[in-house]
Amino acid sequence: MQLRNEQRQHIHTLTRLAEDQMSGLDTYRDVIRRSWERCMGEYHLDPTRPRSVRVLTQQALKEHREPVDELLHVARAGVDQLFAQVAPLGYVLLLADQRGITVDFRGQRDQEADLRRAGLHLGLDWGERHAGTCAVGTCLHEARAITCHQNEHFDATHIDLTCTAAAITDPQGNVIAVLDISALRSPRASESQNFCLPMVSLYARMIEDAYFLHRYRDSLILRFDTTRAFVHLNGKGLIAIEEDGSIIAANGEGRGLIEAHLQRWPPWSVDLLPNANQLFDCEVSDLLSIPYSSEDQIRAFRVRASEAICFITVMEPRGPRAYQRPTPSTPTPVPALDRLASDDPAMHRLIKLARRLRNEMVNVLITGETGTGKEVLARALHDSGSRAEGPFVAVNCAAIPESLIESELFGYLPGAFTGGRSKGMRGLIQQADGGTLFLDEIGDMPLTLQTRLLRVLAESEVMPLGAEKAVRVDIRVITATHRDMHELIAHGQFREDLYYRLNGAQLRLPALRERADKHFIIRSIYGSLVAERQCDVRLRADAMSALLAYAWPGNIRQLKNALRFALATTEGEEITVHDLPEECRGRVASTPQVIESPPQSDVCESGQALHTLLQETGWNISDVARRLGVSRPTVYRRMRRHALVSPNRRSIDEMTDMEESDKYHLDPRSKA
Ligand SMILES: Nc1ncnc2c1ncn2[C@@H]1O[C@H](COP(=O)(O)OP(=O)(O)OP(=O)(O)O)[C@@H](O)[C@H]1O
Repeated sequence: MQLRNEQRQHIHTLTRLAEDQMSGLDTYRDVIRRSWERCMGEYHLDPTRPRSVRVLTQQALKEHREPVDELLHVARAGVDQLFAQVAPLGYVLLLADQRGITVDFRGQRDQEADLRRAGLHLGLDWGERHAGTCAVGTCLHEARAITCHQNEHFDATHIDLTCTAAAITDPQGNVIAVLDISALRSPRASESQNFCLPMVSLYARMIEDAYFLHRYRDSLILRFDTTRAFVHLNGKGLIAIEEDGSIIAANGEGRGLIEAHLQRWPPWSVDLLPNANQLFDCEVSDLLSIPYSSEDQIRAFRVRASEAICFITVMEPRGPRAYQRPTPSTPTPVPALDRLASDDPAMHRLIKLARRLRNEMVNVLITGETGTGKEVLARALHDSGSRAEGPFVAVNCAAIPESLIESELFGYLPGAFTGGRSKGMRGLIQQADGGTLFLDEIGDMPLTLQTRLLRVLAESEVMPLGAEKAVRVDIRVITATHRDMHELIAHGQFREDLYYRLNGAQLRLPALRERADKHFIIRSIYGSLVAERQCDVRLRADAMSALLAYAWPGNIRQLKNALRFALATTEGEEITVHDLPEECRGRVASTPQVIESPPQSDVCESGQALHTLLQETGWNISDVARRLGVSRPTVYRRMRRHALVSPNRRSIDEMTDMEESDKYHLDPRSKA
């Protein structure tokens, strides 16, 4: 065979490798060098003797095609589509079996002779053992997608080719075929092939999934993705299950999920797979009822191993009687609770539990970061339960000065203490008689009062200051905190016995950033603000995208304030991303912002920054709270922590006595 200069040079390079002269070979990728070493060390291929292509007989080709016949049938549409895209660029397409034999081929007729000479045809052997380093053979060996560009090939007769291949696996994860596109000629720079790898990998995955769907067409299949909009269209994960949730098979993405689960919770026997309901932290019935429980037939679930949210749809088995449809159980609507959330797994669970608790005399502790809607939930529990006609009394334990909290909560008789009202006062506990007492920020309740509260709960009686006789009260207590109660107990700041009395059931509100139904929350808050302002302003998609992408450290309160700010300051008929407060705009180029406040975290940490903000706003606490995305009591708490006193007040106590008297209130709906 007459060799060209480049071919001789290539053989020289490989010979140096054979002689262990690695220097000068650094420009070659590891995956290629590893394959060259295999070719010489393991397969004993001689680089100085280029080999002619090996063509199988018709009979041998038939034997190779038979086992993959079903795959070839399913893959046809994908193969044709990919070829239609790459043919105009001069590429041919090969589908090789797990031994590297081309069992399907698409190429240009007018180049048939050249293609055949180069080995680009049906029934040719591209296994690494025979053809040396090449996209098909090396992809099979490494089980990963690969481009083999020109002189990365081992055999000198292949160094004009550029080839990219990706493996196709069966539902058990075994490589069953390789999809490849190759061109006889291409630019020298390997970067010219950068588009090939993602393209071939994408089609390989599409064929793999089509094959999976075909193989398990008689089973229930869960199709999932991390993006709701992609689930029906191109959901990445596929898991075939039995009606009891046991897993039959999964595609690559599904197997990744199962492996992550098994790594976290290793089974006692290696063959044991988790059930689908364990993977997604739900009941099997929740999965089976997806098609009937949501309009778009998709529901959000939490992946147990990663805590990530993923969106799932169920593909039903073919045939009219193959699958017993579950009778959809539609729970009685409880509007006050139902409107708090849409499709979020944690909220689904929370609302399910809240529905059960709403009519029970169980004390409920609501936990969650500040602004997640603890008070809104407490109110919804009250409104949806048998006590809805009774009063709902909300008390913010952090906002009432310590000197007042006792008299405010327990009430007092006339003359019980100097400075009290002459007629005495019915305490807030008594005011809640027949209804619900909501104690917000319970972790801030002084220890002495914890003891008295414990007595009220134990005996259902309250003893006003100065009274000799206790008064019977019928109250349901709901408490809330954003603090770690166990830590407070460990530090002796909260009574353990009181904690267990209050914590008859716990409802944990997720942070807004964790919620899968952010879109719903934004829409519903925006809708109510627009209705409140009686305006007709649209929320444009760029603003919605920025709101969805932002992390919301101040949770729903901060979101509401951001929307309020945008509605108040926009001059147009729609809210764009530029109308949002600067911190929520993401990376969008922004115009200067009217309000310039230090970042919230700085203000949390630094008394100086809080002081500056207070001065800037003329000591307007509501304004400061709005800018920071926190509640007014929180601002007061921080002021007390940093000993910041308004210039109009003489002392911290006086300031809090006067300013804070509006922080405990009978109707929390006014709370912003
Ligand atoms: N599901 C919801 N829909 C509409 N608005 C909500 C919802 N949840 C909370 N909000 C609004 O967010 C703000 C904060 O809610 P809320 O006061 O209940 O939070 P919180 O967790 O009690 O806050 P904090 O920890 O500061 O006491 C309020 O303006 C409330 O109206």
